[in-house]
Amino acid sequence: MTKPVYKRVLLKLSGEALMGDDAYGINRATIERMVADVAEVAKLGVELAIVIGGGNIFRGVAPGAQGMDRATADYMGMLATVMNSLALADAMRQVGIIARVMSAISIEQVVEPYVRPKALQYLEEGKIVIFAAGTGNPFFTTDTAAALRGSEIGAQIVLKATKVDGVYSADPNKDPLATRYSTITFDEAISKHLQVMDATAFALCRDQKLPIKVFSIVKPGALKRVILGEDEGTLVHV
Ligand SMILES: Nc1ncnc2c1ncn2[C@@H]1O[C@H](COP(=O)(O)OP(=O)(O)O)[C@@H](O)[C@H]1O
Ligand SMILES: O=c1ccn([C@@H]2O[C@H](COP(=O)(O)OP(=O)(O)O)[C@@H](O)[C@H]2O)c(=O)[nH]1
Repeated sequence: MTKPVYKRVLLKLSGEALMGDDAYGINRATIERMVADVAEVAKLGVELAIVIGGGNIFRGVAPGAQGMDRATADYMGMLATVMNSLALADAMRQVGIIARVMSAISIEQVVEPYVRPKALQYLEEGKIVIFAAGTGNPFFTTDTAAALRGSEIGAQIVLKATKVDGVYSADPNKDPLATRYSTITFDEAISKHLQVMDATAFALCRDQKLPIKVFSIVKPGALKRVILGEDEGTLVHV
């Protein structure tokens, strides 16, 4: 079975995962491995849009941001996602993949602004679109940005590539007895307050009937297995 089960997907890449084993920042080997995974599925002809987080950079500045106004800190977080997006697009360029970064906040000398029809055009042309700066609003997360952009571009699924290999009954990093769901409904995930994604992202996807697949960004080949419809991670559905 080598045919993708999706035509267009929104891939959410963890910002925090980008730092690899470092304390913060972008780990070169990690970003190259992520790009190799993405290249493999792009070759299958899947239209890929990506939202990347910013936790890896924000960690490095967090001590200095203590006591800071929340909205200001969030704008810093959004700028961190712009840096990650640029790094990701450049790492893609180095392996011959054409990517376009579009930002939700306007910094036109650096990246082009998000314009939905333009994003759709890039996807149809087979380019990878990287959505930077989250939703452009403080008090949101890049998971919510993934839900929003995924809905806007008519993605068939949101793929959340994160540090854990699925949705668990409790945070597996804190509770060793937590068990993994192979599927779970949005209502269950929300009512059980499962923290793997924020409730805003879950609610938006539920309302748009946009399923989410949560899987490991660390496990080799996991993204490809998800794209091929193989048993991997946790499906969150209506
Ligand atoms: N019920 C749960 N199932 C899985 N992971 C959970 C759960 N509750 C909390 N988590 C935590 O959520 C984290 C993933 O979410 P998040 O911090 O938003 O990561 P990302 O960097 O991918 O955005 C996991 O590393 C895990 O520790
Ligand atoms: O629409 C958005 C998206 C992100 N952020 C900020 O950017 C940070 C980085 O994003 P996130 O934590 O989602 O990244 P990840 O967990 O994937 O590293 C967040 O903490 C927020 O401070 C925001 O304010 N609005």
